[in-house]
Amino acid sequence: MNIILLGPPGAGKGTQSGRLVEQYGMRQLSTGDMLRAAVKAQTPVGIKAKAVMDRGELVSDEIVSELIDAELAAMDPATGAIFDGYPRTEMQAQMLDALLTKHGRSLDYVIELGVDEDALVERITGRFSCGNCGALYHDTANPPATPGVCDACGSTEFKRRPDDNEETVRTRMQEYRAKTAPILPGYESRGIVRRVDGMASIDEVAAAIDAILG
Ligand SMILES: Nc1ncnc2c1ncn2[C@@H]1O[C@H](COP(=O)(O)OP(=O)(O)O)[C@@H](O)[C@H]1O
Repeated sequence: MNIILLGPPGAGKGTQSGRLVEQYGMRQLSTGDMLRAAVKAQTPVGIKAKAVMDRGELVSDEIVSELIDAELAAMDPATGAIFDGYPRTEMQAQMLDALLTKHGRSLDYVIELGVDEDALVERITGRFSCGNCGALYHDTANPPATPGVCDACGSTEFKRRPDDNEETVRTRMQEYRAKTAPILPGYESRGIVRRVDGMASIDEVAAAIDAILG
């Protein structure tokens, strides 16, 4: 099973991917995570991408597609892929089709998480993660049970993404509307788009996705 999770920043793609990985042993291919790892490791790609990401703009189609290609090449063909944050442009959608063919895969579903923009800004500016295990939290929606201590691993180190400020979030939303939303009709004509209400609770969204995946 290979699926794309599509939706604006903050729609819950990362949260749902994490759950699908645990529940079904699928593999999350998040270009955002790959780019942040490259920035941290100060690779040539990371150095080039950092300023673009900090502005909330899109990194080049070639760079992200190469990252996806390398991950698919290293994966067991039997393991399902969740594309999270990729493709984000018409060109990336075409490149993904070519990559799937190259790696003997096909696309089962494009799951679109629908959300309200003002809620997204609140979600994103309030979110943070454990610096040790990556568990995701939110200031008001799901803070750690003991303030300052990670529920999952007990670490007391937390971090926020540098691009999770209101100004950058607005740019990321514009990029989504202008460049990413237009890839949906192509998938719609293939009959593989399924819509889920991303404003529902995490568990309700999870149940809706499970129903689609069967
Ligand atoms: N497929 C992609 N194409 C171009 N840029 C990307 C892509 N994936 C991630 N990026 C870059 O990384 C940033 C963070 O992406 P991501 O982690 O998916 O966050 P979000 O969906 O919350 O905006 C984006 O704003 C963009 O600069």
